[in-house]
Amino acid sequence: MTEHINERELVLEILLAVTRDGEYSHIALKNVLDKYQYLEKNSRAFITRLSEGTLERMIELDHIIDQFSKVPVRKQKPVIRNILRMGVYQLKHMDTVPASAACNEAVKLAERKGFRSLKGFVNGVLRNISRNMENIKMPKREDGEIPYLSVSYSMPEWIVKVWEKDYGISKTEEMLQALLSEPELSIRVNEGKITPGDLKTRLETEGVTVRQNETLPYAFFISGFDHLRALPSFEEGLFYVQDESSMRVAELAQPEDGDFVIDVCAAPGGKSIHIAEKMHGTGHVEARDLTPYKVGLIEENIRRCETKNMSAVCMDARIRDEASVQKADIVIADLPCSGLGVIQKKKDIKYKMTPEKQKDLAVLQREILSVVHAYIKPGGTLIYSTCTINREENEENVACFLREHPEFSLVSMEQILPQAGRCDGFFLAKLKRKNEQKAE
Ligand SMILES: C[S@@+](CC[C@H](N)C(=O)[O-])C[C@H]1O[C@@H](n2cnc3c(N)ncnc32)[C@H](O)[C@@H]1O
Repeated sequence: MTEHINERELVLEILLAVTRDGEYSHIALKNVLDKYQYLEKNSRAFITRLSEGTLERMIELDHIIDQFSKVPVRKQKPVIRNILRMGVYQLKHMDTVPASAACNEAVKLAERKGFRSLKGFVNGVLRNISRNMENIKMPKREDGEIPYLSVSYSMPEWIVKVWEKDYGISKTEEMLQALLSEPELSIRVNEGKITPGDLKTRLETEGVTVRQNETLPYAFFISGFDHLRALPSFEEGLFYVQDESSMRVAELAQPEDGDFVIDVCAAPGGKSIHIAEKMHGTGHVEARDLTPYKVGLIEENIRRCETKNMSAVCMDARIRDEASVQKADIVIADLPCSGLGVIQKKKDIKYKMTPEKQKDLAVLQREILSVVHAYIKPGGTLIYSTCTINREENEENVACFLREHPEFSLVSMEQILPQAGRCDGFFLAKLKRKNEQKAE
């Protein structure tokens, strides 16, 4: 049938793409799984678990390797440090893998990758760790909460510090725990095409395990299938993969039939499609994004879900669009953000974000809000949302906007913290433009 595929070699490919070449982890994993679609379900599960787990626990793994290696992780060659990381992950976190297999396969992989001379080094470090698993020194809480939490939960110290300042130590630790738990795949029923009951039956006939979301009647958690694109119900657009917290945007916006809605940063389009569905095929949602590629993603979803009352437009949200001034009943500003609420799904975000990038994003968010609020009619609604949990990008931006725009009032504001396995960390604010109005 096919050539023999070495699963660990594919994991190494993913780790190098992410840590050396700057690829996003979910994309690197998807690329490999798409390329080797014919792999058995258990091989795909092994590749997913080992690559995601290694990325997720990288700070802890590096801390362990540094105790047993003369060459610190940061000075090792990328191939070697990633072989060691995945080796230690198997030793520490995968009970189903015998220690001998984790060590032997790492050594063979180093040789296959052209590092014959480092076989002994890889072997020595991993076997030493394996023998001393019970004696590994971890930072002690009493020596400092921040380094303790950072290593124990593999979260960069600067993020732990920001959360500690915003939420205190005990909430921060709860968050860190939740972000390491296994996420469930959440879906929203395309009610324009099928009822929740019929979709449940349909999915079950396709071999999928379906669990009702307790708060939203049109949402389920699904599991037990191999890959999404192989499900006919997905290809037919009967559902959309979307987190519960993202579904709250349309719930909060409360669109009415016939409304005109502008979503200024819409790709790949999940929230726009949900709002269009809630308007029962009436009115219109204009879903904008910055690049033709992103607009293409929205168009693909419009086609798959057969959404009639929606269009995708290429537009830079930082540039004022005169034609839209005071035209929209609702503006959705689900803006680019540091994404720290979705670390459970995008394992590498925490390493790629920096305090400087986060500050730049907060400035960009304020810039976009200062432009797009003008599109809202008197009495109309602005929804500002992010998938992050930093006050600077969330509450502080809302406060700044309200100071600069007294013609708006705050209806509600909610910071959703990531709760184990249920939903992403997310922020939503609803603002209303007052009815009496000066010209813009
Ligand atoms: C958080 S995502 C939006 C997710 C989307 N609302 C959904 O539910 O599928 C932010 C989006 O903002 C877009 N973006 C970034 N800068 C932009 C700009 N200046 N103008 C318009 N869109 C922009 C990004 O391309 C990205 O797709």
